[in-house]
Amino acid sequence: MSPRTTDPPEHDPVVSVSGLTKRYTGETGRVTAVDDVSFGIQSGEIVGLLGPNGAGKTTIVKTVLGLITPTRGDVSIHGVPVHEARSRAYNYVSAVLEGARNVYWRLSVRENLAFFAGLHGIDPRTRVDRHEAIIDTLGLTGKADEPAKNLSRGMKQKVALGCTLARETPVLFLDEPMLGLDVETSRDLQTELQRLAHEEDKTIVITSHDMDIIEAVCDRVIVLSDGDIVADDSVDSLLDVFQSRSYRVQLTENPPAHLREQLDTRFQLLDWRTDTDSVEFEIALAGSEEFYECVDILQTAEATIRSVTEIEPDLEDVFVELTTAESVSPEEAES
Ligand SMILES: Nc1ncnc2c1ncn2[C@@H]1O[C@H](COP(=O)(O)OP(=O)(O)OP(=O)(O)O)[C@@H](O)[C@H]1O
Repeated sequence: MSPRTTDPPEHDPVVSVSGLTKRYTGETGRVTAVDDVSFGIQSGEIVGLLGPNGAGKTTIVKTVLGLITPTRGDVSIHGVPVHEARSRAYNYVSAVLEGARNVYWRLSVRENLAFFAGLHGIDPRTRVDRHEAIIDTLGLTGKADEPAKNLSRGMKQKVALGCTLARETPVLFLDEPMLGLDVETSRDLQTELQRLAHEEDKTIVITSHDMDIIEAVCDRVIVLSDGDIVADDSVDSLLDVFQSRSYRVQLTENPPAHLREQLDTRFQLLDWRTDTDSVEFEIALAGSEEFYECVDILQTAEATIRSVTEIEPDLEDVFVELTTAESVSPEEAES
């Protein structure tokens, strides 16, 4: 587990979601978008909210931000119940949501940051260095005095992020924050988000479909599927749980024809490639017993093994396992 998720109970979560349910009535009847979901996020955590399309991520984020009224359940930010005291809760949270690029077109980049800091009761004259650092991190130094309306789409997105950072709220919700950013800016922003969380104790929730970014930036991930949480753990633990479940096996000669079918019937054969005089396949094996059984089958078939390599999973593999119908739960995978 991440050290942040094992904080003692007296450390109340900064974001607290309890028994959250949201049902929509659509054209095709009632849809349960979020089904009795609970989680808490501690100060200084960076949490990735993941799930396939329609899993309920946007509904959760918008409900936590008070933009959607839940059917049932409670949400609080910094102890303030969002749906009873929305404007008070807004003192603690900023968000950059998809499509919402709330910057002032006529103001320059610098003026936008100063303006949004001022809106939040911060005297921008006391934050000049900080704003310059944000502008630098976002790669906007050369455009700092340019009106936002003259910037490219990606740059406008950066300004929106900059304005959010300038508000200096303890909690940030960022929807696909790296989408459309060039590689260098994306890396700088990832480093900055980690610094904000780990040095300034900001709490950051990121939704993204980009697993590499989530794996690189987040301490913890909450994986949703069909409105339910299917995993909530540190990135490291999730990778550990799914460790060594797949192997790449090379055979030096073509084995008997029945071997492929035999392996496919008994195990989960992920890939099979035949060359003129060799075969390479990938296979999922749950635990050492299955591993030895597979080796036995190969030996009985008189296949000559050239190599067996464990395939290191990445977060994307874990995500696919967790959110596909035949998936194995983390508990099952651990056993
Ligand atoms: N306003 C609405 N009316 C009816 N159904 C809705 C509404 N908004 C969302 N839904 C449904 O609720 C479910 C969850 O949607 P939601 O937008 O929260 O998913 P998501 O995880 O954010 O998906 P995506 O990754 O595609 O953005 C989906 O089945 C969706 O069709």
